[in-house]
Amino acid sequence: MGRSNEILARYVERILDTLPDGLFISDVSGMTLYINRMYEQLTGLKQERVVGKNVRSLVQEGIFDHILNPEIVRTGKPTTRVQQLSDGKKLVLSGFPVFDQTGAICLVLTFARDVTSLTDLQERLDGQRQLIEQINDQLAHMAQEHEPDALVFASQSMSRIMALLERFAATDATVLILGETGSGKDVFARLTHSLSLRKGKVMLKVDCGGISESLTESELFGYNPGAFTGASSRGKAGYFEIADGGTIFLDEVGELSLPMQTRLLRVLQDGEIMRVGASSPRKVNVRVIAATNRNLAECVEAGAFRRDLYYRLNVATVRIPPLRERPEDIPPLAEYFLKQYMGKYHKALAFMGVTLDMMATYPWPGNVRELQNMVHSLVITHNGPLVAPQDLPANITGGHTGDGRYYSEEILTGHRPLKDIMAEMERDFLRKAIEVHGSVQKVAGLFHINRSTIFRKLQNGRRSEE
Ligand SMILES: Nc1ncnc2c1ncn2[C@@H]1O[C@H](COP(=O)(O)OP(=O)(O)OP(=O)(O)O)[C@@H](O)[C@H]1O
Repeated sequence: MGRSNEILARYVERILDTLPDGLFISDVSGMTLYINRMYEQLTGLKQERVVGKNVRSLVQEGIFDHILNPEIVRTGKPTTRVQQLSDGKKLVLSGFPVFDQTGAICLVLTFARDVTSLTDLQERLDGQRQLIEQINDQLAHMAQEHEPDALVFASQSMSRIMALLERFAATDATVLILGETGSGKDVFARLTHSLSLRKGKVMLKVDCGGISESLTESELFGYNPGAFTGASSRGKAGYFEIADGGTIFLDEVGELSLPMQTRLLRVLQDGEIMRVGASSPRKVNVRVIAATNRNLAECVEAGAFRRDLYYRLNVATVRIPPLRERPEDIPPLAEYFLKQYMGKYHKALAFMGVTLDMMATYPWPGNVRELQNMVHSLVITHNGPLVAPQDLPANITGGHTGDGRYYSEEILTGHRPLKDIMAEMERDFLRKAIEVHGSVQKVAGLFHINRSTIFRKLQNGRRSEE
């Protein structure tokens, strides 16, 4: 044992020099006893410069900004700290007390590790995370690429739109789809892509209204390494690059800020994008389909939308009519959604003809989406099998309030024109008649009035009731 100690003692300094970490040994008074070679390398300090000096005076000389020795001597516990050297280098210091046989602290060992290697690792981890994020992004976009939903319509206006879109789809031109919320712009955008030559390629939907203002540019066009604080060291591709070769669907394009509109114009004009922080543009081959429920022409007049961009977008334009302008589509759509949700909830229901007629007279301000949601909740709440008009929500049936209302205080005091009151009575009568006879067709025949006139009268009423 004695011989072993002797050998170890002889070589202890060389042994400590093989450590991969820097080692600084001080005594309880703070006197520096030893530094190993790695410590010299890390700090640029030489043995002769520090050994024999008190750690406190090394702080006073500005060599260290933090020292562990006094704290460890005081607490008797290991501790860790980051040390900033005068040359800016950062070291992680881990200090440990060494106790003598009596249990008193005799030495403090401080290991120093250069954190640049950790920073490297962190960067590599960040890079990996970035890569995973990009792959996830792409997977999410691929998940959007499901087959377009079945398109249901019976109206002439919609078959004309279908024919128009088929023609547009083949041209690779920018397509602008206008229409109220829920009218089916999304469905038609997917359809346009699936009918185009790019159908095997990615179709990426970007909700321009949903992208936060500050991130819009980098999300759409990507960024180069170091473009901004928090940017990945590898940069990131934007939506236009991800969609390269395919189609990008800019939903709610009317919500884009003016600076973003300028950048979008550049893509449309030159087929080029500029990553944030880049000095030269990149070519992209992307077909743009844009949609909005805003009146873009009015936005141009109001200065909220660039005129030149509007002209660029307004090349192949379709306007999806709101559902109230194509009541013929309402029954087949309602039947389609009913079937869909019956399958989902394992229920068997059927609309009475009169119920469908009643639905066709409602103006559906939320369009197809509202109809879909209504049928959805009906399937959940109704036990069936037949869905009668009174099973529909009151806002759709018009909520029959009884005839007494015409003799109410409000009406009899005469603040409303007789024409309005008569129109309201007429509507109530027509609704009642449809309910009793079970079909608009029958009511039209019985009362010598056109079917379309019945629809018009009922819908006028909806508008004025709103
Ligand atoms: N002709 C149609 N046939 C079958 N389903 C349709 C039809 N039109 C719309 N839908 C369905 O109605 C819902 C609303 O349509 P969509 O999301 O396309 O509307 P939108 O005009 O894009 O709405 P928003 O302006 O709010 O984005 C969707 O679930 C869609 O599948």
